[in-house]
Amino acid sequence: MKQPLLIKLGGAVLENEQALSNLFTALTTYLETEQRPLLLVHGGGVIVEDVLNKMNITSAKKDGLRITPFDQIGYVAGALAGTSNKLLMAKALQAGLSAVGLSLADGFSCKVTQMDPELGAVGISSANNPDLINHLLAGGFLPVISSIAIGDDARLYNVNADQAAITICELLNAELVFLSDVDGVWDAQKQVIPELNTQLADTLIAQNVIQDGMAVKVKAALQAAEQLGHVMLASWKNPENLVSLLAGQAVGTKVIK
Ligand SMILES: Nc1ncnc2c1ncn2[C@@H]1O[C@H](COP(=O)(O)OP(=O)(O)O)[C@@H](O)[C@H]1O
Ligand SMILES: CC(=O)N[C@@H](CCC(=O)OP(=O)(O)O)C(=O)O
Repeated sequence: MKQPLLIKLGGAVLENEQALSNLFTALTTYLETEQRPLLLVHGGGVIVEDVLNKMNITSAKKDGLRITPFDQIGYVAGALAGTSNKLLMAKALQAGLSAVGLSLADGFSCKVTQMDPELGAVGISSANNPDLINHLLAGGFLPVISSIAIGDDARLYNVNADQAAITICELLNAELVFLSDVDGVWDAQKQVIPELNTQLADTLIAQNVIQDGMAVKVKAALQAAEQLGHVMLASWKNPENLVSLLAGQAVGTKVIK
């Protein structure tokens, strides 16, 4: 089997019907020419916000990670493993892709432990058993994976979707592309940085030029680049760029170790 391609989709795409359709059209075309195993790991922070707002719950983040009290995990799991996952499934199926909706727990794919008691039901995931996902890929299915996990304590955990993506990437040794709502990582002048290494990333994070969710994403990308050599970060707003991006052309930000 060829090296799988893992695309991590930021949740904001779920609020952009046209971008989502364009993305799945581009992916279908890519798969027709490349015939390569493909899987998606997705976020859905915007859907979580929406659900919590409707419940009159104000949600806070610490260092880009959502503080998730255990009595809110049901809403968060519903928003991520439910609504977000099924909205993406719907688009994938509509595009003719044989999608299968999963979470990190299915088939014991990933393990999770509590990250920090202050964050509540926030988990840190680790790779465990690739068999289920490999079976699906070998069968020509498209796994669509949410970042909800189940701990050894049988509790549900909310894992940041960028961190979930690198765990799945480690599990399968997949090539990794992060697609977000921005065209790459910006410098202080909001220009896309073509190539980002650990040293530059540390400096820009310390200067708050890279912050919030992007700081979490860049740290995850650097961790994955340790194993993979590089990780690409681009926008889901230009899915037609995906082919050039995968061919190594200058699109978005290339994160190297
Ligand atoms: N230096 C930066 N470059 C680009 N985006 C940044 C930067 N610092 C902070 N951001 C913010 O990070 C957001 C992307 O992170 P996040 O919302 O977590 O994405 P996703 O939902 O795709 O995982 C951007 O929309 C932007 O507002
Ligand atoms: C712990 C934590 O922060 N979990 C995230 C999971 C979803 C996510 O990461 O979504 P995006 O990729 O769309 O940002 C959250 O609750 O928002």
